[in-house]
Amino acid sequence: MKLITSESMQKLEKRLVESYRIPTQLLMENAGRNIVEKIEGIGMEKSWKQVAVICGPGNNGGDGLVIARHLNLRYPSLPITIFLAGNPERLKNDSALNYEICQRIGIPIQRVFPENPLGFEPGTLIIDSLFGTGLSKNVEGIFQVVIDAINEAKQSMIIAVDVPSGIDATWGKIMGRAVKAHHTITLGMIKRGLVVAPAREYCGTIHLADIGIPFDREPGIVPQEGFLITPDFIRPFLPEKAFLSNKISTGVVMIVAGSPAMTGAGLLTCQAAYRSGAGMVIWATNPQLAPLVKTSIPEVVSTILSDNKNSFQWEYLPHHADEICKAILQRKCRSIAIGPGLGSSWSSKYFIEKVIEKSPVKGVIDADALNAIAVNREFWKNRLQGWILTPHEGEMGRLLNRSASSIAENRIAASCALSQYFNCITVLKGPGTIVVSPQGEIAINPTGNPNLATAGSGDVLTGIIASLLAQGRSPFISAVTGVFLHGLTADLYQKQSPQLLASDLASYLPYAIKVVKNCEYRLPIVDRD
Ligand SMILES: NC(=O)C1=CN([C@@H]2O[C@H](COP(=O)(O)OP(=O)(O)OC[C@H]3O[C@@H](n4cnc5c(N)ncnc54)[C@H](O)[C@@H]3O)[C@@H](O)[C@H]2O)[C@H](O)CC1
Ligand SMILES: [K+]
Repeated sequence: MKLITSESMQKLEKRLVESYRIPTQLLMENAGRNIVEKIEGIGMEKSWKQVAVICGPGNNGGDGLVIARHLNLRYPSLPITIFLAGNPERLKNDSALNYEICQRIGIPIQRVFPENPLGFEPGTLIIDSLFGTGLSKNVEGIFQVVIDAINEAKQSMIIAVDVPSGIDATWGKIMGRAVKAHHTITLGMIKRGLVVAPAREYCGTIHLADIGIPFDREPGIVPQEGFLITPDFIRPFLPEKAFLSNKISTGVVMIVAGSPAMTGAGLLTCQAAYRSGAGMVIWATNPQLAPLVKTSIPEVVSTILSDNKNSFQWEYLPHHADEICKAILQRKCRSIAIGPGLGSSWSSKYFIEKVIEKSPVKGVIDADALNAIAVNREFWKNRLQGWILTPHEGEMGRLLNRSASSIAENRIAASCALSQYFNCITVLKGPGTIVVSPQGEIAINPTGNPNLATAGSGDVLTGIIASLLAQGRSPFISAVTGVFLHGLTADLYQKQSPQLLASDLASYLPYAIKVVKNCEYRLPIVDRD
């Protein structure tokens, strides 16, 4: 499902208005009326004590004025008040016209002043029409006061018009302050910033309302600025074993993960790779772990790395990289996953770099392998073409030599920067995982929930993506399909149990695959009715 930035939405609207000759007044009317219909679908059956429509200085405020008029028409006994943040004399065009109509109809209008702060009674339906796609700077002064008052309302429902006010709808940033809505009814097309963190948390349930322009019939002119991953998109790329397949033709994955202190990381990665359809999973294990591998996952084939004759504690050494490269060729591996639980010693860093440099196949770089790359980032610049990097914000910060908090502020921009720098596919994990290619494709994942914040969950994702790669999917498609299935598994599991372990994720994965295959899953993020 295509996503759009604020800038493109405004340009597109202008172009379509010119080509279809639809007057902008009509668009605002459509927007307001269709939003009222969505509001009725959400909750007008509950008897609200009053409705507060908070209007700002631009066209988003204008939409609010139309909404107030239609609610007044449909619910004449419901007290509706328009709160205007801004000078009515400065309202322009369609907003000014709708202001005048509301005045003439006699809908109460109150101007909001700093010395007269807002407060809402419990049981108020609050319509947030302060700012939409035209927000151009941080929210301050009276606008900040209004947003705080909205967020402090108790036992009320907050519905944001187009965008929760204070959200940058292109990048998903919080511009100083933002409304925390229960529902966001967005107009025409889904704005990209709504579906990524941190903004995603402010949107509540996202609904799409049409405004009378056939956006989806204009594929050529709707810019590709990102897409939301949907079940329909990933369905053709799910694991599928052909009639004449064997374990090698299905896909062999090499897993380089785990160490004596972190064995589980390797086990989880291997398990996830099998559960997502790999024909054979090879685990490059050390001699100490080899017996354990046999008992924990009998299906895993191990390549036992050579013993470190002179050292007391076994550790990864650069010459082990050669052994792994040899095994990749011998076992006909089509992808590799490297990183989970390898440890952060200097010898393991050298070993990791050597594997990545020499490996005959490409794959997923995660966890300790990301940190090894980060230490030597200038060397790796532009050298990771075809590799998939799966950092969380902290790892991404190290890779870009920036703070994790600066990454969190603008996750899309950071992901694009990483893909550009290393020429790799980036998977920035976290709420609304982002997948970016060096060519600038941007995919946002709608599945997943906070239960995924558990040890080992990233190892499972690494195993899934490497497995899809081994099954012949392209790096970008493997990442996109992998993050969707990983999040969906957690969402489906949540219906059965409030607690999720990474091992549950790995075992439940085939169920998520089946649900998508059988078209039994609809995205809860957007309803299109
Ligand atoms: N896209 C469409 O097809 C339609 C969109 N509609 C609605 O219009 C808004 C966008 O309207 P616009 O006037 O461009 O922007 P805003 O209403 O969001 O606000 C602009 C307004 O606010 C001032 N401003 C911006 N940032 C700040 C700030 N931080 N502090 C103070 N003031 C600020 C700016 O100078 C302007 O005056 C879209 O979201 C839809 O809701 C149409 O109604 C239907 C068609
Ligand atoms: K708004």
